[in-house]
Amino acid sequence: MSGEGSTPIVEIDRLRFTYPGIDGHPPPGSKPLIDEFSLSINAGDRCLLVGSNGAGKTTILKILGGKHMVEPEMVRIMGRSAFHDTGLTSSGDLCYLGGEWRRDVAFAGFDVPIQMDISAEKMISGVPNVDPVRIEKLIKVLDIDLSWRMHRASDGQRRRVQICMGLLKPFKVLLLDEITVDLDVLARANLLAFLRQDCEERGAAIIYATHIFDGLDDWPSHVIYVAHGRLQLALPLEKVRETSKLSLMRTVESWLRKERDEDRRVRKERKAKGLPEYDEKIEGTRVTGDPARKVVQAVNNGWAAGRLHSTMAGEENFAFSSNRVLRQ
Ligand SMILES: Nc1ncnc2c1ncn2[C@@H]1O[C@H](COP(=O)(O)OP(=O)(O)OP(=O)(O)O)[C@@H](O)[C@H]1O
Repeated sequence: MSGEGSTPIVEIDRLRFTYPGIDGHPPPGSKPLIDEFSLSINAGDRCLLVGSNGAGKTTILKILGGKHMVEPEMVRIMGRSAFHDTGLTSSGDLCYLGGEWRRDVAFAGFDVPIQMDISAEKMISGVPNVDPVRIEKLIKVLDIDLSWRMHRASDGQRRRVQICMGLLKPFKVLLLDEITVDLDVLARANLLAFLRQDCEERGAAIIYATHIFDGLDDWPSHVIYVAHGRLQLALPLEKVRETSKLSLMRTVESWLRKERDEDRRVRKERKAKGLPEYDEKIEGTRVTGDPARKVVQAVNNGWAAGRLHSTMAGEENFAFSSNRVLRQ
């Protein structure tokens, strides 16, 4: 969403990604989950990332957050490779708050469970080198009682402490994967207002994936719509409004409805032709060629090994979209 003359803070150029199979490589013949995805985001943009369950939002955010490896030129954050340049995340310039982060939180350099017997104060003060004014502001915005014991706190209270810790460093690019689920209406509204102000004052950029549209009608500067791992739309909010008189939620709902109807139509056509309704899924556990990869039969379709657990065989390792797994 780059305007003329401005340098994008996030640049995605023909991004392509496939989750690895059991042998750490993309299953041979598999179709990329994310494909031909190009987008530029400027400092100060607040982008809402929308799409149906399984569209690829979490995967895209994780790639941008440097959690999955892709070719360095496919994703540039402040001109640097998100995966290869670890200084981006360690400095706090690039910050990802999402699924895994909901369970554990980096505390004083270690990953500690968020439910251990420790006070909110200790958790928050364990983050080194942060501006005391920012700490105070976040504690106020999230209405945190520093005496909360994390193992006895409610889900929402715990979440507030997590969010506070995640936002202590003044990020330049913030990737949010639905983190407000447990927050009450007031905490969510205050957080959204804080993020908006933070973006405007410091010229930071936010990409926020969510299905919860309460209080979001005026929040984003841009809306990004993803379906089946492909970019469908990336528009400034006012352009979205020009195309639809509906609320943002109803507008997105209409996009998703259209997408679903189109999917159903395609499946029906395939069925009528005697073809399987769904594309054949390539078994993630299938290994072809030499397991040591001296003989490689698979074509590397843009993927390269990343910081993730590979998909393993077995029922307990079924891969679902992040919502289905984490948002019970
Ligand atoms: N670790 C994994 N290994 C293999 N495939 C995966 C893995 N994680 C996700 N997927 C696949 O990627 C697809 C996209 O998942 P992703 O979590 O990115 O979707 P999403 O748009 O964030 O969905 P939701 O709205 O439900 O959170 C899923 O349908 C799933 O099949």
